[in-house]
Amino acid sequence: MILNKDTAKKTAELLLQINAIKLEPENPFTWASGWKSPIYCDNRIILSYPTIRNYVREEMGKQVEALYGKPDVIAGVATGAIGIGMLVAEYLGLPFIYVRPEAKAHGRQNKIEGKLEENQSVVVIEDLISTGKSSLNAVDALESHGANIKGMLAIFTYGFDIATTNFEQKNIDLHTLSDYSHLTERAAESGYIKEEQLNTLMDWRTNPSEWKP
Ligand SMILES: O=P(O)(O)OC[C@H]1O[C@H](OP(=O)(O)OP(=O)(O)O)[C@H](O)[C@@H]1O
Ligand SMILES: O=C(O)c1cc(=O)[nH]c(=O)[nH]1
Repeated sequence: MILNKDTAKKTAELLLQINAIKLEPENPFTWASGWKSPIYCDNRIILSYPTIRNYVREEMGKQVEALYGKPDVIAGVATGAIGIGMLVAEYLGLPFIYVRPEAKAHGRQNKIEGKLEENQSVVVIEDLISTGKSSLNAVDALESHGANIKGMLAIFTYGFDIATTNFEQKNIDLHTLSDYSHLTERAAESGYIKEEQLNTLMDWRTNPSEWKP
């Protein structure tokens, strides 16, 4: 999943530096899946920091090219990966589209926004993988439109078994810049996460779908 350990460490450090990692065990976050969680990784904040978004742009751009060459199109999963996906497309000089969670109820009623032709090769950019459901929903839409999905690159994954299984079942290749183990290692080393919080996270990580504060 991780292509480069240095990038995984550096990305984790940058996420901590911009306070993209939020810990609220007493007032848990509700995730897209409905799971309650003491942690939230808000990659959207990356866009507010030009130097850091340039780092992510370049690392993702280079990794896409190393893994898949230049696809016909880069697709971002809305909304979290519209900005990030656009940066990657720009870095590679490629067309960009994005995929909504659901088709619009008005206008052209599109689920896929932008120009996508049948049999075009597509690399999907996602900001974060928890269960993988949102990302694979986008893949389904693209495949229904006749796209040939080369693979997916995300900034961060929690590395849950359920995501691995979901991606394997759909036969989609997934790589990420960083992951939960690199993040918690750097966070513990730097003191961003205190020992008590680390214990909560370890407890949560054993059974995240059932965790309660
Ligand atoms: O792997 P999953 O369990 O599907 O969860 C991860 C998804 O959740 C977040 O999106 P969110 O639904 O919060 O919407 P947003 O991108 O519009 O912020 C994130 O951007 C991923 O797309
Ligand atoms: O699963 C989610 O909804 C989710 C988790 C997380 O840490 N960050 C995020 O943006 N979404």
